[in-house]
Amino acid sequence: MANILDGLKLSKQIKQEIKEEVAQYVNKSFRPPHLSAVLVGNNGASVTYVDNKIKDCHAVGFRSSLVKLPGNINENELLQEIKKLNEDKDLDGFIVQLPLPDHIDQEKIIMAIDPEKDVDGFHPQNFGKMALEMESFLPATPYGIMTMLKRYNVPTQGKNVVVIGRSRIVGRPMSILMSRKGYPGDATVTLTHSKTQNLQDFTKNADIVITALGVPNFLKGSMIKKGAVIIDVGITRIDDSTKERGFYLAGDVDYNDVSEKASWITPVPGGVGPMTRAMLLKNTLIAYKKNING
Ligand SMILES: NC(=O)C1=CN([C@@H]2O[C@H](COP(=O)(O)OP(=O)(O)OC[C@H]3O[C@@H](n4cnc5c(N)ncnc54)[C@H](OP(=O)(O)O)[C@@H]3O)[C@@H](O)[C@H]2O)C=CC1
Ligand SMILES: Nc1nc(=O)c2c([nH]1)NC[C@@H]1CN(c3ccc(C(=O)N[C@@H](CCC(=O)O)C(=O)O)cc3)C=[N+]21
Ligand SMILES: [Mg+2]
Repeated sequence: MANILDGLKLSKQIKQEIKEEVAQYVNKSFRPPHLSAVLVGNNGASVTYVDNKIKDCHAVGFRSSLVKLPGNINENELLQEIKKLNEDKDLDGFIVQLPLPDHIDQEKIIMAIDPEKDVDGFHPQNFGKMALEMESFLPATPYGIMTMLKRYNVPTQGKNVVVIGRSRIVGRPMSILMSRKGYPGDATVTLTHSKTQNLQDFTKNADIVITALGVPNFLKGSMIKKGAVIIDVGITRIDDSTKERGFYLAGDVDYNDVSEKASWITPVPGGVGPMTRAMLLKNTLIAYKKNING
């Protein structure tokens, strides 16, 4: 049976470290770090994530604010809101929760965010710096996975890594980070997607498989090599009236099947998700320190 990469436990540890660091600044009479989230509309999953981010902020001593906007807001109005956040001297970082409604050009919105406040690391300036191995804000989910690999001492040098999914927020940045020099990185990376042919030929040869496609139970034990490390990013809400919340969360990995063959595996929930949240706080702390220290 595979060992568990316990993202929930690790995220608590990281939040504790952040909390202690914040307390040191506040004890020296500095203002606390401040993170803001922009939420357009009321998509159920998005509301949950944003609410959780606010709770996380309070837990570590950050100030937080929520900019809640109606789903029918137009692009210019949203750009005005972003301008205000960019200019707010007391705000260290903010995120615009994705996906945005279809009538809004996501690209335009991301481009409007001040790269120094872009704690999601989605702005092309940060994304480009990441690809060039320069210092930048790293997207929280891939950053969380890198941190998890590091803290659990999972070897990555020279390993075959297969990433499934090429989104700008998870798959693509993940593939870039694992291909960068140093640890965790120095891997031989294959980025796969819906047009990939014979995916199994790649996954069966992988030492590390990172699934970020959003298809429940997609990865089966038969698709992996014995002893592989499995990182499950996928989170899909499955309606289930017997559950308290009316749904349960499913990863992209057939957990029971795969965990018999894997050496390490992330659970869903309790794996990558909590790490994502912890790394958003980490990025905000980095932005804060730059502001405080000038
Ligand atoms: N745990 C966490 O912190 C986070 C979890 N998530 C979850 O991760 C999952 C992925 O999210 P996101 O990256 O935004 O997803 P997207 O829907 O933006 O991208 C999905 C990717 O998977 C590829 N894909 C879809 N079906 C297949 C298939 N059958 N075989 C191979 N590739 C396929 C798509 O290919 P193509 O490009 O050709 O369309 C695309 O590149 C979702 O479940 C999401 O909820 C997301 C963010 C954070
Ligand atoms: N601008 C932007 N930045 C994001 O980082 C971003 C986004 N938009 N849009 C949506 C995705 C998704 N995402 C998750 C964050 C936390 C959990 C998480 O905490 N998951 C818990 C479970 C949470 C629950 O119980 O619902 C877990 O896996 O254990 C999941 C998914 C961030 N995203
Ligand atoms: Mg998870």
